[in-house]
Amino acid sequence: MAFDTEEPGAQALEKLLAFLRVSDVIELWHECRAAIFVAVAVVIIFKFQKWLQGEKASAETAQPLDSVTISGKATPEPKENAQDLAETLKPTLKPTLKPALKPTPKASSTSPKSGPKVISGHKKKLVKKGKKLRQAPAPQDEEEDDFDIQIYIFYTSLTGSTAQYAEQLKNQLLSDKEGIYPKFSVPTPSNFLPEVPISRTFLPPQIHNLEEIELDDYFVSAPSATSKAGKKVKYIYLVIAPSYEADSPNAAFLYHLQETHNDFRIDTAPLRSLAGFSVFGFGDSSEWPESEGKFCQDAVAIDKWLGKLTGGRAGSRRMFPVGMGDVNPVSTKECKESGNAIEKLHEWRIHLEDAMREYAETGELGGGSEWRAGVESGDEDSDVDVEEEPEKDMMDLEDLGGMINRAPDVLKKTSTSCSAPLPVDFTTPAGKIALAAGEGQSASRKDMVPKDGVTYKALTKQGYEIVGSHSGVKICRWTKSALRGRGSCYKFSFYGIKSHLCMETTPSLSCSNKCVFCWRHGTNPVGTTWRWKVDPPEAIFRGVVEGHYRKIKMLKGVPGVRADRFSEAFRIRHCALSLVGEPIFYPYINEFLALLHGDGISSFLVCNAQHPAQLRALGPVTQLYVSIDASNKESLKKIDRPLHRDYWERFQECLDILREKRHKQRTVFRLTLVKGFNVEDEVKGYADLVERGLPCFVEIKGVTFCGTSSAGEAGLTMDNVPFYEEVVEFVEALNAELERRGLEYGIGAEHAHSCCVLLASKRFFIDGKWHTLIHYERFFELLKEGREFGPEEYIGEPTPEWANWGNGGFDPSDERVYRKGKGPDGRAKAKEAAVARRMEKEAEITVSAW
Ligand SMILES: Cc1cc2nc3c(=O)[nH]c(=O)nc-3n(C[C@H](O)[C@H](O)[C@H](O)COP(=O)(O)O)c2cc1C
Ligand code: SF4
Repeated sequence: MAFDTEEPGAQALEKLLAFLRVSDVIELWHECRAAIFVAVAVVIIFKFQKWLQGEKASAETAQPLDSVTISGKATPEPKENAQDLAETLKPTLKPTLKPALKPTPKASSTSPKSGPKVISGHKKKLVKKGKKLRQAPAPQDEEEDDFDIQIYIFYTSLTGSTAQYAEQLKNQLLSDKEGIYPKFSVPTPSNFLPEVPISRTFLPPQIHNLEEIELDDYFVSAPSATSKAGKKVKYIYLVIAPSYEADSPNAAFLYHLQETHNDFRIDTAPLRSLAGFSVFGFGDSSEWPESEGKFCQDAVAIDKWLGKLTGGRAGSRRMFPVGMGDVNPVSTKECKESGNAIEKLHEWRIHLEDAMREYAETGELGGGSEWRAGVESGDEDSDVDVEEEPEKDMMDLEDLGGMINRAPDVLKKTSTSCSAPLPVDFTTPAGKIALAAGEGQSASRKDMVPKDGVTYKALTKQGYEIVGSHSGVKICRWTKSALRGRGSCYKFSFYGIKSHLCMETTPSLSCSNKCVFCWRHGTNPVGTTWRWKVDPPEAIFRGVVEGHYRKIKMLKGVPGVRADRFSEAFRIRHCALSLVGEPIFYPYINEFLALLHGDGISSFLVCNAQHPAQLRALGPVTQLYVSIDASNKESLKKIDRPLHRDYWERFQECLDILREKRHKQRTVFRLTLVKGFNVEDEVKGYADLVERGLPCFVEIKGVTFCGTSSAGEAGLTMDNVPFYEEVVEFVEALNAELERRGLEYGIGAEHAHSCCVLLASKRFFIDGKWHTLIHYERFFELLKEGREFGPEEYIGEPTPEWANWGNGGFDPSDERVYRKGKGPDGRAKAKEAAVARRMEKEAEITVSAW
C-alpha cells in the first residue's frame, strides 16, 4: 500500500495507524499460523468427540422400559445465566431440589451451544443448609457416583391379596412415566464445577416372596453387584406386608431382622449401604384398631427394624415413612380420612417415586430428618438412650463411690441415709443371702434387672428373655443353624453337643469384668459383690426352660427349619451357662446345677476366673471352663478390664483350683485370641498358664467382632479378628511349646467354621485315637451313684474322623451354606485385603523407624 504524506492531519494519522495494524497482523500471522492451525484442529476433534458421546448417550436413554436411565439429557436450550437456569428447572424438578439450584452471585453465564442437546454431567449433590457447594469430586468419587439402581420388592401374604398388590406395584413402577422416570434435564451452571459423565439406570425391579428367599442373602448384609454396564449397583428395598395378630410369615422375618441387629457377630447396622428402603403395610382397622396399636403393626415393626439395620436414628436409609392401607375401614368417615388400601398404596408410591428420583439425581436421600429418625414408626430413638446413657443400676460400686465423693454435700448426706442396700459381699463367711421368696430377705434389696429399667429394655431388645430378677435365656445363632440343618457349633465336633438341643442361659446377668470383646453392648450390670435380691433356683430353672421353648416356637416359620429337628428341640439336653454375666456369682448355683442334671441336662459352665471362693465351692458340672483372655497381668487388665483390684491374684488362684479339680471333672481353658491384644509374643505366657492349671482341654478361638461402642472405645476393629490360618499358626506354636516342656498335649479336633481348635490332654488319646466326646448318660448315672468320680469315667465315642485335625470339623451330614461373598472366595479376598493392609502398616512403621 502507498503511503501519502501529503494528506492532512487526522486523516493521515488514521491511515498510518491502519497500516501499522494490518502489517502487525500480517507479521503475526506469518509467525504464528502453524500454531493456530494445530489449535483449530484440536478444537474440531474435541467437539466431534463430544458430539459422538452425546449421540451414544441419547441412544442408551431410548431403551425399552425394562431399564430406565437418568442421564442428564437437556430438553430445553441452555439459558444465558443462572437465573434462567433455575427457570428452566422449574417445570421438571420438585420443590425439594430448588434450594440447591438457586442462582448464586458466583454463577456466570453458559454460552449457548449448537449441536446435540446433551449435558454430559449431573446435578451436584444437594447441599445441606449452611454448607458450601461441594467441589469437583476426586476421581474415586466419580466412580462411586456412577452407579445403577436395583429395586427389590419384598412381600409376605397369607391369603394372597398382598401378593397381588406387590405385583401391581412392580408393574406400576415400570409403567408410570409420570412417576419415577421423568424426562429430566440438568443444565450445568458453572458454579457446579466440571461435571462427571454419569447416567444412573433403574434396573428392572425384582419381586421376592419373603417366605421363599434366603433371608441371610438379603438381610444380613446388603447385596453387592456390578451391573451389565460394569457399574456398581445400589439397592432400594421396598417391603409390602399385611399384619397378622397370629402366626404368619412376618414373625420369622421380624425375628430375623431383630436377630441380625442384635447378633454380636454382626455389625448392628449391616444394611447401611442400601440406597434406601420403605415399607407399606396392609391391615384391617375395624378389628385391629390403631388406638390399640394393632393396625398395620407388623409393617410398623418391619420399618423400625430396617431403620435400625440401616443406621438407626437420623442415620437410617428410610426413603419414605411407612405407608398403611386399610382393607376394611370401619365407617365412611374413616374411609374418607384414611382412604382405601389401593389409594393409600398409590399415594405412597408417588411419594416414594419422588424420593427415588431425587436419589438417582443427587445420590443422596431427600426428605426430612424425621423420616430418617423413624419418628412415625418406631422407637429407634430409644436405642440411643439405651446405648448412650449409663443406667444407675449398671454402675459398679467403684463408679458409685466416685460419684458420691464428687457429689455436693447435701447429696452425700442423703446417700448415707438412703434406703439403697449397702453392698454385701456374698462371698463372706456370713453365708448365703436369703432367697427372694419370703425367706426374710432384706426389703431394701433391689432387683438386679428391674422390669422398668433401661437394662431390662436393652437386654430384651438384644433378644434375651429376662427370667425373674437376675437370670436370662437367649436362643443362640447355632441353635437356629442346627434347626435348619446347616451345622452345629464347635461343641458338636469336639464334644457331641447338638446345637438344637442346647439352651444358653445364665442365672446371673451381672459380671465383674468389662471385657473389650463382650457382645453384651455394655448393657449388663457389673459389680464385685452380689447386692441384689436372690431368686430361688427352681423358679429360675422353670423360667429359663419355658423361655427357651417359647423362643424355639418362634423359629417355626423360619425358612428351611427341619421338622425332625424342630420337634427334637423341645427336649433340652444341654445347657451352656455362658451367656452373659458370671454364673457362679449366683449364690445358689449348685442347687441350680442339680436341677439341670436331675432333668438329664448336661452343664457346661464358663467362669471368668475372678471368684476363687465360689469356684472352689462349685459342685460337679459336666465340663468346667475358665476364660483365659490373656497370658500376663498387663494384657489381662487391658482385655478384661476387671473390677477387682487383685484380679491377677484371683486369676492365678482360680488356675490352681482348676488344677486340683482336673481329676474330678473335665476342665477347660478357653482362650479367645484378639490380634494386637493377646496373641503376639504370648505363646510362652500361655504355656506357663497351661503348665500351672493342667486343664483337660484348651479351646483356642479367634475373637468375633461385635461392633459395639465399647469395642470401639477399646480400639477393637475387624483388624483384631484373626483369620483361621492365624489361629492355626498360634495353636501349632503353643502345641510345640507344650511338647518342648514335656507336657502331654496334642491337637485333638478343629472347627474351622467357627475359627476354633482344640488342644487336648493325652489322657483323652486312647488306642491311637482322640476321645474328646462325652458320654452324657454315663455322667448322669455317675452323679446318681453319689460317689466321687473322674473325667475318664464318662468319656464318649472317639472324636469323629471329620472333626480330626486337618479335616475341618464340619459335620458332613449338614449342609454348609456360605452367605453371598462369604464363601472360601470371599474369605480369600478378605484375607488378601488384610494382608495388604498389614503390609502397608508395616511399611509405614519401617518408614517412620528410618
Ligand atoms: C387372623 C388375622 C389376623 C389379623 N391381624 C391383623 C392385625 O393385627 N393388624 C391389622 O392391621 N390387620 C390384621 N389383619 C388383617 C390383614 O392384615 C388383612 O386382611 C390383609 O389384607 C391380609 O393380607 P394377605 O391377603 O396378603 O394375607 C388380620 C387378619 C387375619 C385374618
Ligand atoms: S454351646 Fe453355646 S454356641 Fe453351642 S449351641 Fe450351645 S449355646 Fe450355642
